[in-house]
Amino acid sequence: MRLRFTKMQGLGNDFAVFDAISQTIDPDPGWIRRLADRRFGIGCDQVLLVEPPRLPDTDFHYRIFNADGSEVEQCGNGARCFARFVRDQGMTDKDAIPVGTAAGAIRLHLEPNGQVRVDMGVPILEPARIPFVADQQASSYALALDDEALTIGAVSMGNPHAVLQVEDVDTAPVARLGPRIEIHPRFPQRVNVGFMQILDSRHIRLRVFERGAGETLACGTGACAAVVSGRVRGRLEDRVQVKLPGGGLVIEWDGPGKTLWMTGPAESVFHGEIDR
Ligand SMILES: N[C@@H](CCC[C@H](N)C(=O)O)C(=O)O
Repeated sequence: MRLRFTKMQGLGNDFAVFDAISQTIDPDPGWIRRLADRRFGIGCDQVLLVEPPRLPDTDFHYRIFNADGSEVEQCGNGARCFARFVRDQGMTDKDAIPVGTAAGAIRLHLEPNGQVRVDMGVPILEPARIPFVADQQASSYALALDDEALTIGAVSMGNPHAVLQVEDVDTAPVARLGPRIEIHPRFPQRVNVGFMQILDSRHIRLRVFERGAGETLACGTGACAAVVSGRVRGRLEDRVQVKLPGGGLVIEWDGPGKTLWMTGPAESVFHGEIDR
């Protein structure tokens, strides 16, 4: 069987995107790992599937798989690529597209300037819902890692994030701490790990070690979680520019209980077919 796909990227976070409405796709973890492999497959951080709607008042269902084969709840850069894909493939003519994910419904807006603006929903701060093991909700938590004592923020954007504040992202210990925090027992579903440098109350720099994919050039939900963490600690304002290694995002959030907006680019790189 031969399957059509589009290779896409949002700030260098790259995806293999499949129309699973006109094609029959059984996404078993071994197949996802082979697709994501940068030498033996297409090569990507995540695989995205466009499926028929499952939730009321949505037009599509959006499934996300990390390069390690695990299925996850949410992906911000992927959401923007999803919007561009369904429009470019003629699967919708709408500018505002309601989409279901494993974490609930989100709304994708194609802007006249080519950017995609996404209503990412209300960030989750309650530890049990992240999930994160803690006695009570706080704006920051002490996390013991072997002989190191770290301070983290914990946020879910549908998927779990730990956020560490660092002096300089260029020298942050992403490769050393990322994989160890990812599997910390206080995050029972593993966690994405963000390293945030606050430049001023409206500008941050960020690197993210992603659960199931390693460090990527950008993580959309990671950018959202970093801004939420910085804002609940009183360090950031309601509109923040986030500079990631692959480029910039704008995050807007009015505070706890409010929906969060993410705006940024999404591009197709090439179209192809792959044998299954
Ligand atoms: N790159 C993504 C997030 C993808 C999923 C993440 N690795 C997880 O396991 O939750 C983004 O742009 O948000």
